[in-house]
Amino acid sequence: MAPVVITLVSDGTRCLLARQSSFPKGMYSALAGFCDIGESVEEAVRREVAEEVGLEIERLQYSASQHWPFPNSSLMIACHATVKPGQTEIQVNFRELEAAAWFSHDEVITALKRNDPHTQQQNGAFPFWLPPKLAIANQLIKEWVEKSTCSSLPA
Ligand SMILES: NC(=O)C1=CN([C@@H]2O[C@H](COP(=O)(O)OP(=O)(O)OC[C@H]3O[C@@H](n4cnc5c(N)ncnc54)[C@H](OP(=O)(O)O)[C@@H]3O)[C@@H](O)[C@H]2O)C=CC1
Repeated sequence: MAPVVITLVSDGTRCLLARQSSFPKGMYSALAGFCDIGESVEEAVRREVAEEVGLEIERLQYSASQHWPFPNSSLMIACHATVKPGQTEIQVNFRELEAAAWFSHDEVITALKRNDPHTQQQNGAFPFWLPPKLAIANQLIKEWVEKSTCSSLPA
């Protein structure tokens, strides 16, 4: 089983979500990546965030873990991370990601409530949506909303 870090990066008011070209249309998730041999979880998170979006982590907090069977067994190690408020400019690594962006609470709450993500909009675009409840990414995103708005979301 391979260890994978998955990190929800926040700047205090927004969270950073990204998508790979292999993701279903419109879906964004937290940043994920395999740990290298000899790395601690903290080192893997800092490296992955720097490699994928060019940001430096200021604070890191462990959240939870999950066995993820797709496509091969991984141990997902989920963390929240914050960057310094003045250092939020994203440099997307297009070899690894198709897109990455900061999202507000309101945008994230709307996406969490979305129950028809596969419906194409009139302009041809797909709506912004988030991984399903069974994915630890969903749990991380909900925790961030609850922590920063001091309110609880439906399970
Ligand atoms: N539960 C959740 O909420 C989420 C789970 N995930 C899971 O996390 C895992 C990692 O995500 P992500 O980085 O986006 O994955 P990718 O599947 O995009 O893999 C990234 C790269 O890692 C390499 N790789 C594949 N397997 C291993 C391994 N066992 N050890 C080291 N490197 C490997 C591959 O390189 P090469 O082609 O050279 O082998 C691949 O190009 C995936 O299994 C994904 O399903 C991701 C997001 C959310």
